[in-house]
Amino acid sequence: MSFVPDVTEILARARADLRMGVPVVLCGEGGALVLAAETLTPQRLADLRALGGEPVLTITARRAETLKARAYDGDVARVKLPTDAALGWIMGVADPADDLRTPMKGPLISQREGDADLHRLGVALAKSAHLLPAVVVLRLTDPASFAAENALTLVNAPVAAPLLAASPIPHPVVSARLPVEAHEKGRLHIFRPEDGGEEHYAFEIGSPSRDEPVLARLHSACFTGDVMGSLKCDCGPQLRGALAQMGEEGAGVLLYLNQEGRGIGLANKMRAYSLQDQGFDTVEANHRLGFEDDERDFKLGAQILKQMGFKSVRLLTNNPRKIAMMEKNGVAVTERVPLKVGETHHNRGYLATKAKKSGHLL
Ligand SMILES: Nc1nc2c(ncn2[C@@H]2O[C@H](COP(=O)(O)OP(=O)(O)OP(=O)(O)O)[C@@H](O)[C@H]2O)c(=O)[nH]1
Ligand SMILES: [Zn+2]
Repeated sequence: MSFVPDVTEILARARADLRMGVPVVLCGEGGALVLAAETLTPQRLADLRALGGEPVLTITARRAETLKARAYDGDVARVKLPTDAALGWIMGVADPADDLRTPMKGPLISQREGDADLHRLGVALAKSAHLLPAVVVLRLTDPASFAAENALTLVNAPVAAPLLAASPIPHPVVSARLPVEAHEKGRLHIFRPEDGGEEHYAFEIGSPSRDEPVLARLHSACFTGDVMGSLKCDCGPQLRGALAQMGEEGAGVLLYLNQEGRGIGLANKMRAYSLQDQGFDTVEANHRLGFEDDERDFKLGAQILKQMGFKSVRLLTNNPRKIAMMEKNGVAVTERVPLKVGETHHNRGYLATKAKKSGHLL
């Protein structure tokens, strides 16, 4: 028996550390001290400088593209930190909020030599902590001792990287009866992922047979649309429309996946909204922030449905990626049920961009 946390547990700690501004140590091909740009403080930056060496600011290739910085490492770029760079410089590179007001950040010099694997893991950790995807990284020669001396979380990168990229398995926790407006016979099931991440919900209406295709919806959380009634997207009407249709048919299952902002988290989604107010569309805004158009893990939906015993679905969606993911992960889609509700003059452009750039069906 051992009380020593395993890599999954250590990753959960590392995420929490980065969100709190606490550095984490990565070891693998060498070692690295990693701090999230978003939660970096002047004091921690001064402490980092005092260690000597040549810290870099690692950003995604998406963000590098906006900043015209060279990304020699494929999906990430290691930007050298100028010796006089203060916190404002770091945030200027990491956060696009002021790109238009102060367009010249550079010239940014990217590092070419050496291995970028630890940097890549640092960025992936920041993303999974729903922070801006930018980390300050300093090479360490003896990462294990440094972590021990400073009581920092030590992550074994070669073992952790594939785990972070894999879909964490969601396990059922509890379910209870929940009558709703759409139907009196409702049941809410809670699923908890193995990686300590946010829980996801499945709302079952009626008693759908496990042997026939069930009317199903994979809904990604949208606080602004689902709760606030935002006119910028169609999420709220889609959520209520899907529930209403399941209620009318007397059976269905709606998965409410906590993948706010297509997986980037609500704070980053609001950053994207600010950029949209500057004239960028939903896809461009994600890219300027350093994210892909869609960072969601759709596999999750298929895993939950299978755990509930469903083998096939009639899927309420306009997103062909959701259909492909279901099929790939062992849930047959016998029919796509279009879900066209909630178009307003505010979201017309957003829906058109999704159709044009993200392949959504009209
Ligand atoms: N990053 C970002 N996320 C957004 C924006 N507008 C809405 N979202 C998020 O996009 C997701 C919408 O998800 P879904 O309702 O599953 O929609 P979908 O992928 O368009 O697919 P279907 O509705 O099934 O056709 C939610 O997580 C919202 O929070 C935006 O402008 N930027
Ligand atoms: Zn929405």
